[in-house]
Amino acid sequence: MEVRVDTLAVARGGIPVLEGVTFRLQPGRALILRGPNGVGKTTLLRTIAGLQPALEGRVSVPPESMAYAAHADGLKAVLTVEENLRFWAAVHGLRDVEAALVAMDLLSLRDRRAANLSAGQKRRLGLARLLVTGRAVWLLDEPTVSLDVASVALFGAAVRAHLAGGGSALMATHIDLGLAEADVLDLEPFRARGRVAGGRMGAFDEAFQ
Ligand SMILES: Nc1ncnc2c1ncn2[C@@H]1O[C@H](COP(=O)(O)OP(=O)(O)OP(=O)(O)O)[C@@H](O)[C@H]1O
Repeated sequence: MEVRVDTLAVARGGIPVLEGVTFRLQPGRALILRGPNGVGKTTLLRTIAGLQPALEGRVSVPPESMAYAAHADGLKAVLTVEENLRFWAAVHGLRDVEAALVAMDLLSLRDRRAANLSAGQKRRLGLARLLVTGRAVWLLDEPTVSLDVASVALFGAAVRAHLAGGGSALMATHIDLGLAEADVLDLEPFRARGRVAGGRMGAFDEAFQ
């Protein structure tokens, strides 16, 4: 499924952050969002994921075709590693969690509660969650935070396998995952100028803090 984003304008806290964002992302490709801290990478990903409304423009892909890995890992602390994955697999109508456990090197941790994982292990589990969604378009916000070098390589391999299977990935990352299939989109030219968004948008944003 091709992702088409056209003249998208996004806001945070009622203030426009980016405008005119337009790109295409083909199956089998990755697009890396670049730009300094605060330029609006997270805001753009949240908007494309359908977690907040756009000020203008459109996204061609329905939210149910996308899997979003945010800063938080979204884990259930009292469930084990395997139970967490089984929960998410069930939500998405899938059964097999073994491949995800193997891909993110979680086999030896499968019976440990998520609460008792290290930060990097939690992140590995949070990313393994992507693999049990069966969704084509991955949206990744700084996916490699807390990961050591070996885990970054594992995750890079998981993304490559996803792309090879016809999926795509849109990601904000400062780390080079070594993806030959990746293009880069610099957000600097899309910085919004002036204009304050309506009150409704501001109130909506606050509800999501
Ligand atoms: N809760 C909030 N309320 C108001 N403004 C916010 C809020 N969170 C972030 N912002 C502002 O929105 C802008 C975009 O933030 P965003 O998190 O999308 O940037 P980013 O490019 O992802 O940054 P980073 O690289 O630091 O993660 C920033 O200028 C930031 O200060």
